[in-house]
Amino acid sequence: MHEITFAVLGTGGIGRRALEVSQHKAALTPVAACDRHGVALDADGLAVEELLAATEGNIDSGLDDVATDGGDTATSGGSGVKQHGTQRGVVASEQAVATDEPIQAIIDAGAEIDAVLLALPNYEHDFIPRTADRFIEAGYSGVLIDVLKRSRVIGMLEDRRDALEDAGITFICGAGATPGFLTGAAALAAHSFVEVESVDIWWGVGLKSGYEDNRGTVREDIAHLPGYDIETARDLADADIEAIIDDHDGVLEFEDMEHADDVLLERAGICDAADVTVGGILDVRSDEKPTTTTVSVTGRTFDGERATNTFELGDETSMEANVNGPALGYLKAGVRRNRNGEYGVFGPAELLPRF
Ligand SMILES: NC(=O)c1ccc[n+]([C@@H]2O[C@H](COP(=O)([O-])OP(=O)(O)OC[C@H]3O[C@@H](n4cnc5c(N)ncnc54)[C@H](O)[C@@H]3O)[C@@H](O)[C@H]2O)c1
Repeated sequence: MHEITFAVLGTGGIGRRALEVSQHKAALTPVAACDRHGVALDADGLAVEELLAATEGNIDSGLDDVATDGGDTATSGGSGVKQHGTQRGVVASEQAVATDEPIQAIIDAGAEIDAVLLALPNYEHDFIPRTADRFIEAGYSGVLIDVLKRSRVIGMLEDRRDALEDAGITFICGAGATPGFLTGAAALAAHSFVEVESVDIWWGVGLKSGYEDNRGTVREDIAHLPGYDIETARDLADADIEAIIDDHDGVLEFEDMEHADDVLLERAGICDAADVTVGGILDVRSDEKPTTTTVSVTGRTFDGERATNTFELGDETSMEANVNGPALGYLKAGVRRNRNGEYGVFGPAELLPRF
């Protein structure tokens, strides 16, 4: 495959690891990365080690200015920044410059970029769709790929299908672990069957690095707890988040989550969204998974048998590995489609054998 240049929007817990994992994948050159307050651009390829070292223990979670407008401030909420040293986030890298318009800087360099991975927090459901609008309006034609979680956002992207097609953009949505990797696993497992009864996704994540290094992930997961939603979770102070974690002794359990695996499997014709359930356990104080991540697909074969196919992740595999390996794999699949002139919106299950 020809070399692929790509950008990462958001260099938090996920985005930093995307840059790192890309060094282990063939044909991927990161040429741009930004966070809330800075951007690094180099058409010849970023020096990933320097950028990772500069942002180690120094993630700018962009939480200091609360979202009110449609611009780059849209993912803010809360109050904290994890900072060691005088510069916070990407700006601490010698390759970066400070800017209030980091996403715009990457849009402006779009002609040099084959694919853009959106590893941004989603404290507003339409933030990713609105970011897509900005790329469309600027005449970008390449791949956009996100690792968003919520089912309702897929419809917002679907509403933009025509505009994405006209622009020549291939948008890959929900391409992290769940949705993403596990949606793809379910889609493959379904192929034993002519009729799928249920898909049950049960995930376990151990995050010893805790809330500080994974602010977007943990805050958005808290929005799934009873009594919370994305608005209330967005407005929690960091101390409130720490208190919720303390109340649960570091272990948060989730049931019936709004994860887009459901609509993505329905879009691919595998089952009804209502037949998909997602839940899991997050341990913020241990790297060991509190439970094994398992996908169970129950269905009926053409010759009348009823069975359950299961797919398990090794307990040693980290959340970062299971988000970024698939995300970069789907990114490459997206670039192949884009170069073949296939534009529009694609979910992970649509990039596999069709049901
Ligand atoms: N699908 C999955 O399996 C999966 C798994 C884990 C995380 N995620 C998602 O990944 C996303 C990122 O999570 P995280 O833990 O890395 O978050 P984080 O808070 O650690 O990092 C977010 C990054 O985005 C940057 N940012 C925020 N607003 C910005 C803006 N307006 N412009 C430019 N940069 C901006 C921040 O500066 C920071 O670098 C979350 O939405 C999370 O839900 C998905």
